[in-house]
Parts: sequence; C-alpha cells; structure tokens
Amino acid sequence: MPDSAAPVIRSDDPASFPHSVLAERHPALIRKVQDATPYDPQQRRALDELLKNTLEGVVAPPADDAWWDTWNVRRHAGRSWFSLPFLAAESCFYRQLLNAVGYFTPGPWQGVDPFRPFKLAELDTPEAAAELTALDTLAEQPLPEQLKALLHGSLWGNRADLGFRIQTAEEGAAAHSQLVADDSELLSTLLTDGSGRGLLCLVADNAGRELIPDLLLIDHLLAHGHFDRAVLHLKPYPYFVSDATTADTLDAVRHLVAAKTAAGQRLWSALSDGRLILRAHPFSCAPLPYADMPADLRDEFASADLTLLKGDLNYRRLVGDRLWPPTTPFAAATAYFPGPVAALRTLKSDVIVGLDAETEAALVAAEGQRWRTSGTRALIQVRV
Ligand SMILES: O=P(O)(O)OC[C@@]1(O)O[C@H](CO)[C@@H](O)[C@@H]1O
Repeated sequence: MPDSAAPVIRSDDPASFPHSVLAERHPALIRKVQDATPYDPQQRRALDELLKNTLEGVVAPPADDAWWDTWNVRRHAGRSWFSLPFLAAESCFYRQLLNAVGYFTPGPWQGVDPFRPFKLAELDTPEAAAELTALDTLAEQPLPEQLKALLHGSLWGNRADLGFRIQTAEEGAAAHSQLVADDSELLSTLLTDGSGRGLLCLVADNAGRELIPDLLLIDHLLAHGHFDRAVLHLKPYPYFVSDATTADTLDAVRHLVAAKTAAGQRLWSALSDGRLILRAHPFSCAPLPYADMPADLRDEFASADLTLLKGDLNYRRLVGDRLWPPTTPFAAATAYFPGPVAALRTLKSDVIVGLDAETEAALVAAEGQRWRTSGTRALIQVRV
C-alpha cells in the first residue's frame, strides 16, 4: 500500500458525503424497507429503534451475533455511528437492519431479503426490457464491438438507477467521455488474449440491472472461448441495499431465460455443468479492505487469470477507503492483490486513485469535488 498515512474516510464532518449517507440515506432506506414489506409490529418497532439509534444513539451490537467478533467491530460498541470509519459504519448499519427484520433469527422471517422487492422491480422496467431486445442487434456486431458494448454495459450498469443503456452508439460515446481513467484496451486484451484455458473471477456488486450485464459479459467470454471457467463472487446475504446474492443471481438467470435470450440458456447450462461457479465468501460482507482478506480467498484470486471487481464498494475495499492523493498509482494501491486485477466502477464515494494530474485538475476546476460522488463519472483500471 502507498502512503498509509492517508486519512481513513469518516462520517463525522456534517458537510461530507459520508455524513449525508448516515444522516439521510440510511433513515430513508429504513422507511422504504418498512413500506415494501408487511412486517409485523415487532419488526416495525425494531426498525424504528434502529432509525433513532443510528441518528442519536451509539452502536449497540447484539451479544449473540458473532459477526461483530469475526470482523473485530464489537470494539465500536458505545460509540456514535458518526465517529466510526465510514466503511465500518455502513457495514454495521446493514447488519443491524438485517437483525431488526429477523433475517438471521430461526423462524418465519429467516432468510427473507428486505431489499428483494427493489431488486425484482429493477428487472421489470422498460429500460431493462429494451436492453434485452438490444441483444439481438448486438449479436450482429463484430466480436470486438460486442465486447466493448458489454464492458460498458457492465460498467454503467453500476449506476443502473440513473438509467444508462448499453444499446446505442451515442450512449457509448457519452460514457466514454465520462471516464476519468480508461484502461479498457488493456482490459480487452487481457480478456481475449487467446489462452482459452483461463479462469475469470468476477466480484459482483449490485443485483438487478447491474447483474444482468455482468452475466451477459461472463456469457460472452465463456461462449467465445476466452475463458474456460468463471467464478462469480456474490454476497452470502443482503448487504448495501442491492448487492447481489445467490438468490438474485438465480432471479437474473431465470429472467434471461424467460425473455428467451440465448445467453440465458447458455448461462443456465454453464451453471449446471460447472463452467460458471457461484461463491459467497463471508469476507464479502466484511467491513475490511481486500488487503486483509483471509488466505483461502487470497488463494482463490491467485488462481484466477484475471479478477474483475465491480462497483464502488468493491473499489473502496480494493484500494482502501482512504483519502489517497488521487494521483496515487492504481498499481501501487493494488500491489498486494494476488494476481491481475481490474476495476469497473462508477464514482459514488470519495475514494479515488490512478488519475493523472491533468485529469484531476480539470475535474476540480469544473466541479470542485462533486465528481467523486455524483455517479456521473466512471473508471476502468487494470493492474497486470
Ligand atoms: O458498490 P456500489 O453499489 O457501486 O455503491 C455503493 C455505495 O456507493 O453506496 C454507498 C452510499 O449510499 C456508498 O458508500 C457505497 O460505496
């Protein structure tokens, strides 16, 4: 890791983006969760208490929830939520939200995903339908163009709620102009360099309209013989609102099959014959950077020819959730990672590395620091 003195991103400054996530987004999310499911009075009360607790109270881990010990976050007990590192505060919030609705408690609500209504709704939008229709047109394009479109679909799917589409050339061009770092040529080469025997790890981010293009990308790479196998890393349980789980992946594949896409059938077969493997490592829901990953996960990434990490949260964990100088080289920030690694991310939080000085200066001159969190910019970064 470079300059480990770079400050950890925290939530205590009321003018900061992390503060607004804790003070505004989390309460709004609790309300949405309460509205989306007919929870019983006890669950509603627990959610109300969590809302009040996150704004005015202190972190109070349940005595019997081992997650807090596994990832060494029980030490935050008794502190204001706003005083925690941002990553820890968010991670603990999602754990408490699941506890409030009884997600881990044996009984009728065990394993019921509070975010599933939102994830399913995303699959049913006209935009999602248009993307699937566009697949037929895409299949007529030369293979390099197909790969480019699928990479951009996967990249911008990361801000699915902002309505990005993969199917038109204009949108592709608009996307290109928003990239603050673009290693897409190197990435395309790594994805297609013809070894044909490799293993791809894709570390997924969101379900719904992000996971669909991720799956289409995997399908393309398997179908055209660029990789023998792909491992899709998912969350073992709901996390950060829309993060993809196994259930969400099955929903997405079923959706592609129901829409009668060839990719849907191929993905179904790839899952069935072991060319597409699902993993849900407990570390995927840990409030820790990948630099601290356990040995078995490290071995898994080490065995891959390329690991592709999707989204903002994975990026924060990949480079460390700190206020690095933006010109810190991506290769230095990821030097610890066991094997070639790439990030596809729309910018939705303060952390950033790998910019050249001119790009950073132009962004700051145009919009101060807003580009870091607005979700209108993106990056493709690679370290071989
Ligand atoms: O990983 P994703 O889905 O791209 O983004 C998740 C995320 O942007 O949402 C939070 C804000 O609500 C951020 O802290 C976090 O990084």
